[in-house]
Amino acid sequence: MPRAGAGRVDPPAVAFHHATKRFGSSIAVNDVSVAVEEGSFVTVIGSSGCGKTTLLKMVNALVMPDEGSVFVQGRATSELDPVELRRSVGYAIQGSVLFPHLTVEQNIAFVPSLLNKHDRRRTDAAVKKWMDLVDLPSTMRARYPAELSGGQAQRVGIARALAASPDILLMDEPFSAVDAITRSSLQDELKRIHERTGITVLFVTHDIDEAFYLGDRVLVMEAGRAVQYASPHDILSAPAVPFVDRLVAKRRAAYLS
Ligand SMILES: Nc1ncnc2c1ncn2[C@@H]1O[C@H](COP(=O)(O)OP(=O)(O)OP(=O)(O)O)[C@@H](O)[C@H]1O
Repeated sequence: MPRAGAGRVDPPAVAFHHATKRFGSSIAVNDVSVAVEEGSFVTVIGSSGCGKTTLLKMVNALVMPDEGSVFVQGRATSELDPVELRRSVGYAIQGSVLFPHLTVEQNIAFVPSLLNKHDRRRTDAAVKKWMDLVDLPSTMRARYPAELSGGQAQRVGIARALAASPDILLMDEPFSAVDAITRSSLQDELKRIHERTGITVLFVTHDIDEAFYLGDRVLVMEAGRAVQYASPHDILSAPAVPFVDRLVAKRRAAYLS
C-alpha cells in the first residue's frame, strides 16, 4: 500500500523470491515466491515434512536459501548481519525454550534489559506489559520454568519473544503442547496482541482450524512448494490444487454455511 503523500511503496515485511533449500538430494523448500505484507498474520500449513519450518527459518537466517533470496523489510538476508536481523525478528517455537536457571521475570526481561542498556525501570515496565498481555499473573514473576504448567511456560515464551519488540514474529507450532482450552485462549490472546501491535506474524501449524482462525492469509505448502497463498475464504471456496481441496473438504460445509 503506498503511504499517503510519500509517493513510494513500502516493501513487504518478508518476501521469498524463488527461495529453494536442499538437504542433500531432497528439496525441503522448492522455488517459493511469496510476499508477506507488513502487519499481516500469515499461517503456514501442510503435511509433515513439507518444508514449513525450513521456510520459517529462512526468515531469520537460521537457514540460507541455496537458490533465490529472502528479503526482510526490503533487505536480503544474505546481506544482513544475522544478529541485527534477529533483533527485528522474534522466534517462538513449540515447547518450552525458556532459560531454566532464570525466573519468569528474568526470561522475559532478557532482551529488553540488553536493549535498554540495563535501565531497570524501562525493563520492568516491559515485563509487566507483556505479562499482562499474555495474561500471566504477576505472582508468577519469581517462578522458575520447572514450576510452570505447559500453558504458562508457553505464555512466558510468547511474552519473551514479544518483549524484544520485534517487527516480525515467527511462530512454529507454539501451541501444540497445550490442552484444547489453553490453546483456544492463547489463540485469542495472540489475535488480540496482533491487532493491538500491528506486528507481522508468520505462524506454522498442523491444525487447519487454527490456520483459518488466526490467519488473514493462509499459505498451503505441499512437498516444498507453495501451492496456494490466499485468504481463508478463498482457500475454502476456490482450492487451487487437489491437495488443498482434500485438505479443506471436511471444513468447507462448516465454514462456508
Ligand atoms: N537440517 C536438516 N538436515 C537434513 N534434512 C532436513 C533438515 N531440516 C529439515 N530437513 C528435511 O527437510 C524437509 C522439510 O523439513 P521441515 O522441518 O521444514 O518440514 P515441516 O513441514 O516443518 O515438518 P513438520 O510439520 O513435521 O514439522 C524434511 O524432509 C526434513 O526431513
